[in-house]
Amino acid sequence: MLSELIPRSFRSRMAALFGLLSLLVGLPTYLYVSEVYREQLLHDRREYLNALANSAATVIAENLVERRREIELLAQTTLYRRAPLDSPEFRPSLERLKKSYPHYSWIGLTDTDGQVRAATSDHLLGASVAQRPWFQQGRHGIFTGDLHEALLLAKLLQEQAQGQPIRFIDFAAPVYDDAGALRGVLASHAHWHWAGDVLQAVRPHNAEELALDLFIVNRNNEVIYPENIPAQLKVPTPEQLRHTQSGHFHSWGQAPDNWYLTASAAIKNPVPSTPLEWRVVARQPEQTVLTDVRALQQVILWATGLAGMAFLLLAWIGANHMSRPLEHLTRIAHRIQHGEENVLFDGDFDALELQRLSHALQGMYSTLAAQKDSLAQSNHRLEAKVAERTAELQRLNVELDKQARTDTLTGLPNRRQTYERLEEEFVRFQRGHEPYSVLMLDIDFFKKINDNYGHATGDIVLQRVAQVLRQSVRDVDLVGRVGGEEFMALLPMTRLPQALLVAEKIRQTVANTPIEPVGQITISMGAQEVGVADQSKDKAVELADEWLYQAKKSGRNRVASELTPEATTG
Ligand SMILES: Nc1nc2c(ncn2[C@@H]2O[C@H](COP(=O)(O)OP(=O)(O)OP(=O)(O)O)[C@@H](O)[C@H]2O)c(=O)[nH]1
Repeated sequence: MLSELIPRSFRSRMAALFGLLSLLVGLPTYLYVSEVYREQLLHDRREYLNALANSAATVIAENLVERRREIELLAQTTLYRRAPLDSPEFRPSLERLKKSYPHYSWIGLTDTDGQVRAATSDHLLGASVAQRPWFQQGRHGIFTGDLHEALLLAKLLQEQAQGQPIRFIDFAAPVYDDAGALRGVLASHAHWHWAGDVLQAVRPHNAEELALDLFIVNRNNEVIYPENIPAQLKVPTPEQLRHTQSGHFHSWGQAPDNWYLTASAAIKNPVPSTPLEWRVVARQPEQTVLTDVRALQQVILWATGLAGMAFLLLAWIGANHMSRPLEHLTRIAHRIQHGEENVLFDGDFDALELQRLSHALQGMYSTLAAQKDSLAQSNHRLEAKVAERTAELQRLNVELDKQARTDTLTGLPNRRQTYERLEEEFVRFQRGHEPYSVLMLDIDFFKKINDNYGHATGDIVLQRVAQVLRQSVRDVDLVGRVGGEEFMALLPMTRLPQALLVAEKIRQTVANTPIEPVGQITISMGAQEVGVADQSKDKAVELADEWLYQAKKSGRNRVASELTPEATTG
């Protein structure tokens, strides 16, 4: 199954291998680089939020100190140290200070009993503020009060507040005379709107786009700016911020998407004896931060992907370049396969291994070609030898055949050949050709010759008689030895009378040819013409044999037949 997925060609395998390698190298690299950049980006963002929160905290702290110092310095002026508390000069002095800073809502001077003796716009003039914290603590030293809703001034400033609850932050300073005795308390109420102005100053111009939020939180972890914040909003405490949950983000409530990258900075207390313990908290939604992270990861993914593709392309080109010489060698091998000869494994091979392969193939091809030539020559020689042997065998076969059909002693056709020829003549006769005659011949008293002169002399006699018989007949006739001292003469196209003439001539020639050391010998013969009623070739031979018997019986050295029943003697 897996092997089916592996590409077959060298080129594809190289490309697949490099593709796999680029994936193996590229993927971890991408994951590592992407993680490193992610961490770096989150770290940078948090640092940025920290810096933002710190700078906001610093500006707020400086502002608070400024407000505190204004009251403090005014309380130390000659007017406040020496002038009677019902002096008409106080109000213009207070109005000047209020005018110098738009967020002052009210500035007033009380006597030591807490009765307002001078105030901006004469608000609360003559009223008692003896129970107010700023008066009670302001008698003993510089005081900065926590944010609170306007109580006594609420009605007076209604118009200014446009229906919204008015919240103030109080600054107070004791007023002493030249001898250092307490004369009263000088206090200012700054409208809480100033917090918005201060934060606005430090907010970056693209805060909206970055979805950045800034908060001022009091010691109870309640948001005091912006106002009207829903109560379920849970600002992470400094303790929680020290421990990062879920990576870098902190939950701001129960909703699942309520996760923020959060930074916090404590606002330096303007008056250490009356600490406010406020802090500025800056946050950015997880989604916004991660969008940037994802955008960055996407850029890295693209860069890694493109590098991988380039690597793959290079691998493909490289594999192409490497496989080309192999394909060239394959083409040469195919030419050999299709029978081309004297092929050279040449080519421009840069790689040492390919040069060696080409030399090895050339060597192998040369060896095989030489072996093929040698084999062809061997085959050729073998074929010639086989042909020679076959001819010799054929010759021997002919010779053997001839020997099998020839009598070895006399050289005449033997009984087998004689009867084959007889069969042919009988068939010819049956087809309507001319008749033939058969002579059966037998040497007279041959036993005596053997007995008297020995078997070897008997053989010589047989050879001489055979010689005479051969010389006495025509070429078309056949004389064969068919028994010990028995011969048969087959005379084609010969009727009985002509056959008797031939027989007589033979008889006389034998009788007139003495053989050393035996002297004269004679032969007896029976002659018979083939008959139309004959059933087989043997019929004429049997009748000739009978006439031979008659010739012997009649005294030998004679020819007997149906025309000469008594036979004739020489
Ligand atoms: N030397 C020799 N003798 C042979 C050969 N074949 C047969 N004979 C002899 O021929 C003789 C034939 O003898 P018979 O059949 O008695 O006839 P015959 O002596 O010729 O007497 P008639 O035929 O009656 O005149 C035998 O003694 C055979 O051994 C042969 O190849 N060589």
